[in-house]
Amino acid sequence: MTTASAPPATAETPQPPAPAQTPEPPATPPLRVLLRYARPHRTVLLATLLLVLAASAAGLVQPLVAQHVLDGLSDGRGVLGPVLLLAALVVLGAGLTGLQSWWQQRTSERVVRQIRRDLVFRLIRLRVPELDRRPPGDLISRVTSDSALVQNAATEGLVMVSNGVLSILGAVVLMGVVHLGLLGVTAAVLIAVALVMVLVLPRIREAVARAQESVGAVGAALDRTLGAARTVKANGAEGRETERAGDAIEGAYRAGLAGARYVALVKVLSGVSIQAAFLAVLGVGGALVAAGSLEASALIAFLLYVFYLASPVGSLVAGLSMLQQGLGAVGRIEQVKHMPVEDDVDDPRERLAAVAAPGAPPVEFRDVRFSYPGRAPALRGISYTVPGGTQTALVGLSGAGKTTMFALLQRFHEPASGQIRIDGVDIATLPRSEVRRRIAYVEQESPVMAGTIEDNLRYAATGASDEDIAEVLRLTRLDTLIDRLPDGLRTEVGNRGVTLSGGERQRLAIARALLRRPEVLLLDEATAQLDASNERALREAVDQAARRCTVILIAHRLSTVTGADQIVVLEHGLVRAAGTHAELVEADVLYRELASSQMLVSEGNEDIGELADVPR
Ligand SMILES: Nc1ncnc2c1ncn2[C@@H]1O[C@H](COP(=O)(O)OP(=O)(O)OP(=O)(O)O)[C@@H](O)[C@H]1O
Repeated sequence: MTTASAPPATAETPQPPAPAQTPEPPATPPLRVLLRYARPHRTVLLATLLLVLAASAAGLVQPLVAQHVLDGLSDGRGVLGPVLLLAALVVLGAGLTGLQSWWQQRTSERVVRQIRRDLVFRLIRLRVPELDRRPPGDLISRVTSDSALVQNAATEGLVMVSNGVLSILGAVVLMGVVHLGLLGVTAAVLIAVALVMVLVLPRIREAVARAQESVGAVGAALDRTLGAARTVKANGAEGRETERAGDAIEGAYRAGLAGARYVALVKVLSGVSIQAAFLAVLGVGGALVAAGSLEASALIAFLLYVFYLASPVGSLVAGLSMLQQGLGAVGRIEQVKHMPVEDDVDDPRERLAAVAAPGAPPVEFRDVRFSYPGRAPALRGISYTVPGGTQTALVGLSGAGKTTMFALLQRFHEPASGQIRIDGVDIATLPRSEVRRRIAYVEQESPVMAGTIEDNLRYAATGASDEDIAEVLRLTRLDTLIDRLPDGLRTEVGNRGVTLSGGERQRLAIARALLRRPEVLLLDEATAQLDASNERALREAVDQAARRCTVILIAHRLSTVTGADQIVVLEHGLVRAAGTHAELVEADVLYRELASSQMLVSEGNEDIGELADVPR
């Protein structure tokens, strides 16, 4: 059985299911995407950069002032002024560093907040076929894990790179002032090393992208396992599931190690570049001094600058590594931005339980055809009408297309051809929010969400009054259950409502649906056998619902539908027969077989004459 809440890919996206581990390349270059995240914070990031520069300037001045203090002490001069200045510089330097750290962290938190908000906004609106082919755990890891990598790259990484570049430029200017020739030697060494880095840095990005895909696979494996925890335990499959998650964890580990190796290599290169530049300058400069064309003091000054370069080069390299890590994760975030979403689902109307009785419109299927990608047609030209305010039951063997019809009615998928009309209007012409506002849907499996009973009831009718709630509880015979529970409406129902019985879950879902006062109620009856009292309560709840709206019910037990106004018998994606229970027992062989196998027809009726005029 496939539930309509989780159907597969549609005709809209005819591609075969693609593993989420192979993201398509993002349309926008990753660096541009990264800068886009940073852009709204550019003023603060610039201020942060200035603070970094000011703090290092304050640090640079300190040795000079300290020297002044020492000179003053040895000369017996007053040193109060320089000491105060030194103390002020120390406090200023520390204060600027603290301020810079706070601004940077705050900005990075804001960046990740925005990324996560954007992602959640889109993920919740993803089209059903897209949701069906992506493991939820992988999608979740994009919000939790990938966003964190981008967060650091878009703030700290950018500031470090800018700081490194500016400081290197400043040093280069001063080195040029000291000696242009030696600057040329330094530049030649640095450029050679930079070229090697250009080759290595993208490897970091690739390794991070691989690691993040593995992290997504860990999420997907865990989601699969925890989502079916009882099945896993019942089948003693803990070991196999641990292994499955372990493979993904191992993948993340290996990719992480590869990334770490490249980061280490880049660090080695940056250290070596400074040493190499130092030796080259020493060699060339020493020769120049020996030849008398360069002052020894100029060579010493130049060498000091070469050493000074170590810090900004280190900052540049660390910043570039961080940027590469962010760029490795950007792809998976951008991929979500390119997944198709439903852009007509946001309904600004306040969710109140309707006061006036709603209409109960007719629902009509007109020659509806639909295929899941790569599969034989699921619906092969379905036509029938559910008169307004009546109760219609869909019956048929497994796979006949009943759940698919519910999915199309709610526009989870679009028909390949034909029309579905509510109140004479083709639902394809209405926004999804409008279609879904008029319909309430009670799923077969897990129709209840984690939270309290009250949360579940108010889920789609936040403004419902206590009287409204009492009424729907009474209609669904849940009032006695609530009275027995110590916490009443505040009782937690557990993950997917596991603390309630199957029948109670369905009735709670029907109560929630009734509270919304829908025009059309779709009910996928639980297949699990219900005890007699639960089944009676469920049937009464459906009958009550049918007084207020048009009800379409997928029935797995014919006993629940014998009183329906109309029963539609489906077979292989076609309507085979339609009528009341009594008419169908007379006229349709399949229905009669179904009915007799479920002991609704006495043995004596089994050989009712051959089927004559069954619509096909
Ligand atoms: N997600 C999917 N991807 C591909 N084929 C699907 C998908 N869901 C259903 N189908 C196929 O479409 C056909 C109709 O399925 P559907 O779930 O609508 O049947 P059903 O009448 O509701 O069956 P059941 O009574 O067992 O729930 C079946 O052949 C089924 O295998």
